[in-house]
Amino acid sequence: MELILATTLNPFSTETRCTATKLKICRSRPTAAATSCWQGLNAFSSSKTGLWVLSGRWIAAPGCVIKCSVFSSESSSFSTSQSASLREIPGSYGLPVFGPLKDRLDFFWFQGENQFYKARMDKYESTVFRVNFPPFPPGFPYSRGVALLDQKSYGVLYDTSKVQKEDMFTGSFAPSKDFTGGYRMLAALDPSHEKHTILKSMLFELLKVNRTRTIFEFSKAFAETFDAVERQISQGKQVDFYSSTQKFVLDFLIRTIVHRDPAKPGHASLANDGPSLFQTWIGVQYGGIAQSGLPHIVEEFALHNFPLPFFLVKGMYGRIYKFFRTYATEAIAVASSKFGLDREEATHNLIFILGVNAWLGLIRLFPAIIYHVANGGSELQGRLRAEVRSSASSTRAGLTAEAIASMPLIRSTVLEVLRLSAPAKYQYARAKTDLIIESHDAAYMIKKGELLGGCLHFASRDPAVFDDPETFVADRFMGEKGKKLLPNLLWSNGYNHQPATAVNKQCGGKDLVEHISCLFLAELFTRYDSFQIAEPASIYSYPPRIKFTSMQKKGRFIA
Ligand code: HEM
Ligand SMILES: CC/C=C\C[C@@H](/C=C/C=C\CCCCCCCC(=O)O)OO
Repeated sequence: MELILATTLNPFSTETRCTATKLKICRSRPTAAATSCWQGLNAFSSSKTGLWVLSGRWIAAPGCVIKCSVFSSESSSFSTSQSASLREIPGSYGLPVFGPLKDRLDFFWFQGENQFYKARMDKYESTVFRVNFPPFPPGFPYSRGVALLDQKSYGVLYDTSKVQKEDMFTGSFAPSKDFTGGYRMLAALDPSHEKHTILKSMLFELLKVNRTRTIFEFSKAFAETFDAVERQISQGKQVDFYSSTQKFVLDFLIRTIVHRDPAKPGHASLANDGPSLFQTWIGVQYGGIAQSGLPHIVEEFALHNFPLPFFLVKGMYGRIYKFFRTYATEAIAVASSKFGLDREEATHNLIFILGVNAWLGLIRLFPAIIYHVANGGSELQGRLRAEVRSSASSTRAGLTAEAIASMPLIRSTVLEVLRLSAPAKYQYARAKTDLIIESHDAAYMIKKGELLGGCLHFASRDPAVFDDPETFVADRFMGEKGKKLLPNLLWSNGYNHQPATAVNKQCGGKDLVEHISCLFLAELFTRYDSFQIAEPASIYSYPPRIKFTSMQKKGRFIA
């Protein structure tokens, strides 16, 4: 008997309680027009109430309609009618060697990453399709999988009861552990792994014990950065903000968590080499998918062909490690004494959390904030300025956490940037078992072990969810209407209305990111009335092209 799986009535729970009005067990394949439905293999009914409890999956003929009121295990009730339609996953991996090679040329040369997925979504008329993901051959293993480009199918990536996340940080290719002291990092651990819970709890503790430093260190690094920006502008220069952001963010993160200025003289000092040391260590480690800023042909042959060996950056990483091992004594002591972590493992994880998880995300986010706010022109900048100055003055204590929390337009603007320009564009996972995923208009069967890859550029622009999805709307996340959209904001590898925890894979810095991004805008409009950037600007190129040309300080024009 061919098993036809239609849909899991309530994909958010493994048990669906359903008072079904129309259920029949079919012993043979129903006719195409049949309205009879096959029920889940594990279904049973309670004769008293006629309540059908389905654990597992419905089995229904295509076109079958199951009408029932469904009580999810979250005890919310809703009425639904499921028109079960199971679709073959469209798309192709192409011929061996030639298929992935063609996709590599499309992805890195002829189409670019966004058009690569858009072209296939249009061709297959589906937001779910088979594709070769990067990195590509010859030196990287085949990365065949299923792309998820809509809000509905994306959720499976977060359901670690259905998917596994070990070594999924960047998809099918995981760099050698040589780059991280021989350890698998937190971000590469499945949440079922005990070490995942320990390391994530360590991070939460470090953020908690250092929370009183956050605003001070951020504001200090902000002031240093924009003093330098103003100096350069007054010399008639345009200021590349992506470049100045790198030192700004690294100084903030390391001063806050390590309690040491990276450039402070000392035998283990990073001097002013921090950004370049981290960029090189990361770029070599993730070369297969890296954007390096090197000439394209050089990047293709030097980085995208084969995984590069750790020895190329051993000396650089050695400097980073020595700095953390020498100066991050309090953080390492917390990891060791409170969480029983080996000091070596804690140090390598601390480097990765601050250098990859935190730094790499923030140095992409802040330029994106500047880009979108600059494009909002004087109208948006005027509204943001008014909100910041009225909130800060009302607390009289300046930019406190309470003042920041009372700036709804600032927060909505940050969330809208995170929607349109999510710095971590891709999330990957592998199916733990055969499972059903659903897009807005069909259900698909995923076989155990298959790679799933979500692309936020499209899921965050899902027209089924967002009005005017391509447009930057600073107010989008304000008020009750904006609150209802939070579950559709996916930048942190989870739903924005839900917290990161030690047992899920949601970004461990989620709250910090939103807080300091609001603080960034608040500092900006406390210090300046407005600012301008050079045209053409771009955040989709690498490096992002965001150059300050002029700033208007309170009553003073800097140009
Ligand atoms: C704009 C900045 C950031 C963005 C866009 C971002 C986004 C993400 C995403 C998408 C993931 C999931 C990766 C995956 O498993 O597929 C993640 C994981 C993680 N992030 Fe962030 N993040 C940012 C900043 C930070 C900061 C500031 C910290 C720490 C202070 C941080 C710590 C982590 C950690 C530890 C993980 C791994 C979580 C786990 O495996 O359970 N991130 N982040
Ligand atoms: C781009 C990093 C954004 C946020 C950091 C976040 C999650 C990241 C997930 C994958 C990024 C993998 C690193 C890719 C490096 C590419 C090298 C380059 O192009 O510079 O964790 O918080």
